[in-house]
Amino acid sequence: MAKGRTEMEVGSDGVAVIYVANPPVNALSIDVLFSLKGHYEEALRRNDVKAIVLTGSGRSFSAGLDISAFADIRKPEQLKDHCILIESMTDIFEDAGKPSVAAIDGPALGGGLELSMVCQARISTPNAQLGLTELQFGVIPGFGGTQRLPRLVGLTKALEMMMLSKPINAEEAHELGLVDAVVSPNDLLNDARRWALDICESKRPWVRALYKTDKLESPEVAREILNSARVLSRKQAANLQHPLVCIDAVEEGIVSGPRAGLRKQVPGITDLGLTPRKVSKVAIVGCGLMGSGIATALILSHYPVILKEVDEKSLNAGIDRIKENLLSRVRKGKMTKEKYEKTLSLLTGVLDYEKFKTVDLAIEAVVENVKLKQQIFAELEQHCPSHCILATNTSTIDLNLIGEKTNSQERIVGTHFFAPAHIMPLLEIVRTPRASLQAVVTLLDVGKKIKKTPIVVGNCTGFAVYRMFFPYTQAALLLVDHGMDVYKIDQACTEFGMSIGPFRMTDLVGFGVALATGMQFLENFPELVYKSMLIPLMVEDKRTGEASQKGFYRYEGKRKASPDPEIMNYVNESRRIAGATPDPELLKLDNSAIAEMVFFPVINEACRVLGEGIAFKASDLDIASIFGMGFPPYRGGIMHWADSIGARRICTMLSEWEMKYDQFFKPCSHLLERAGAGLPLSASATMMMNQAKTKILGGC
Ligand SMILES: C[C@@H](O)CC(=O)SCCNC(=O)CCNC(=O)[C@H](O)C(C)(C)COP(=O)(O)OP(=O)(O)OC[C@H]1O[C@@H](n2cnc3c(N)ncnc32)[C@H](O)[C@@H]1OP(=O)(O)O
Repeated sequence: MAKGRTEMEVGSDGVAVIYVANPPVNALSIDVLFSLKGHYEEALRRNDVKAIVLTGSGRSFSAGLDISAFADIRKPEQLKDHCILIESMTDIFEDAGKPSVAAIDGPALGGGLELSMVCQARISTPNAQLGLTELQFGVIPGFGGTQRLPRLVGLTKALEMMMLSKPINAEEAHELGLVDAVVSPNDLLNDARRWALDICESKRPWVRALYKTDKLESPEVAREILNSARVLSRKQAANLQHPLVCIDAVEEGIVSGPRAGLRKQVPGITDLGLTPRKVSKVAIVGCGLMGSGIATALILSHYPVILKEVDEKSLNAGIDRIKENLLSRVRKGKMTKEKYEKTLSLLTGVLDYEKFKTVDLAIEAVVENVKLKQQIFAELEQHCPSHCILATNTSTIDLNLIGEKTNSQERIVGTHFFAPAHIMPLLEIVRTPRASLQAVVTLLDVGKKIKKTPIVVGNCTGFAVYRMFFPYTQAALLLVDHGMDVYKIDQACTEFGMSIGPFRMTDLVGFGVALATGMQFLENFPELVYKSMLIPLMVEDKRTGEASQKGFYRYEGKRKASPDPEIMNYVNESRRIAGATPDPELLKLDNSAIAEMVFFPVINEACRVLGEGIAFKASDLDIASIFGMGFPPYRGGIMHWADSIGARRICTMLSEWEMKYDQFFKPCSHLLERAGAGLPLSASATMMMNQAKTKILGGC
């Protein structure tokens, strides 16, 4: 028998009012939480809903998690449901495409207050009581309160409220900024509806508490406040651990970012207790080189695939590519003819979205055109089931931009494959703060099932691999401007262990891709780009790489590359424009020293990617460097190799080159901090802080 539920009414004003209904105090039972999730998702899907108001039936907003279920929560299987719902609070509610406002009358305590803080605003009556009172029950706020309350009322007040389990009244809450307005009970619902519509119409700010920083003290001051809270907690209840765990969760959010803090409450992505959803059928939009490769990888792992193109000609060309990918395996004896037929039978070519109604994952793999991708995602949202994950294979475009014309940001994820997609092992799973962890866990499962090595990365231009390796070619171009020979640099990099050097690689991918990627990086990271004119000068003369038979090398026949003395005309002009004079010191360098000048900037960018949270672990960057860019495996990956050299030396050399040549070599803060602390580059911010504390406290 269900224990409580939620009810929803959609008004003619386009506001959906969701009531928590579990008398007498609207405790948040599992039934209530799942019902709430369902109503929220319905409100987000409905075209007649512009905004949402969340309130409690009767004279209570919510007294928080159903404490009568607490005994069950200590059983692991119960925790899983709560974990899924905790992730929903953030991913579906706070980051949804429609604003929600909490209308609070009576108690909003524990998870009840946490629920209200997930909304973009809070309106309350003078009768409201607001507090995070969990510690009195021996648990910590588990629905994000450790992250949102400090960002709404400041760290000191938030810790006081949590440590003492002490609610505050509406007036104080309004003064602190925890509620946005205090109104009479008769006006509460209408004022909350109006407020929600005002956010919709940009008349009021769209605030996500999780990402507010204006109330947070500086890390140094915060550290003092947190340590004082620890000292007080130990004095008041020396034997209790959960207050200290609560303080740790608050600190993790301040040091490593609110999502890390949320995970501290509920650690990890894969150990969240989330289980991957079953993916029975996949759709792919676009079957050019990438789309056909992705389709090949999927049908080889027995996934039925719906392949869509714009016309018969393009569709047949794509299917022919897939046939050729499979026939190549038959020719090599890796696949029998029968297996070939059976695998190909999993593929269905279409020219419309009719068959998309039954897919669980849709992957867009069209050209890097923002408007086209936005249109496709709007169509996918319309034709795919509401649970279907909507993925893009983009290699540089911001996922938030791609999903801009949808209300489905929580299920939009990047699946960045590397050409040829059915062969290259790396798969970057790109998540935005809005992407649901459930979608990520499901994609990790699919990635493994199609025999990829998936890594989860954040959303930025180039994601992890291209972002990390962008300086590879940039450094090489800078060295050429300062007098070094193109072919010597390539030779130094192949001796280092790369299969091809930066210039041969640029010929291979083509100068058009190099320039387009360069423009993306120049637009997003202008201070990190070395602006060389060498490639644009060669493009002007129709030298565009291997495809035009002339690039940095000359090509006779199939892929035979020979040095081309003609390029010196372009090199000299590039040096003139750069105003760079050849440096005799550079010409004395041996291949090992040249490789360091090319790869230390790659390490530096890898540290930025780690420091910004685009990659969650240094080991992910090792995998990405080996499987995505061919970094020599025997060196263990870019970060492993860097730690074998030591952050201090890398920093010293980069600083020297920055002074001597260009700010392109400027060491980033992540690298500087670890060099200064003598820690490995994989050291987390908490390790940094603990080491600093040990130094301050004299090693106690
Ligand atoms: C998600 C995580 O962060 C974890 C949490 O949310 S932990 C829960 C935090 N919540 C609280 O600390 C609130 C505890 N409740 C109260 O402070 C008071 O009950 C009240 C202020 C909400 C109401 O007080 P009052 O009007 O005096 O009524 P009673 O205290 O007698 O309570 C009436 C009945 O409701 C039951 N009840 C109260 N809170 C909860 C709850 N969270 N879950 C389940 N049931 C709750 C209470 O036991 C009374 O029931 P009874 O059968 O009538 O005894």
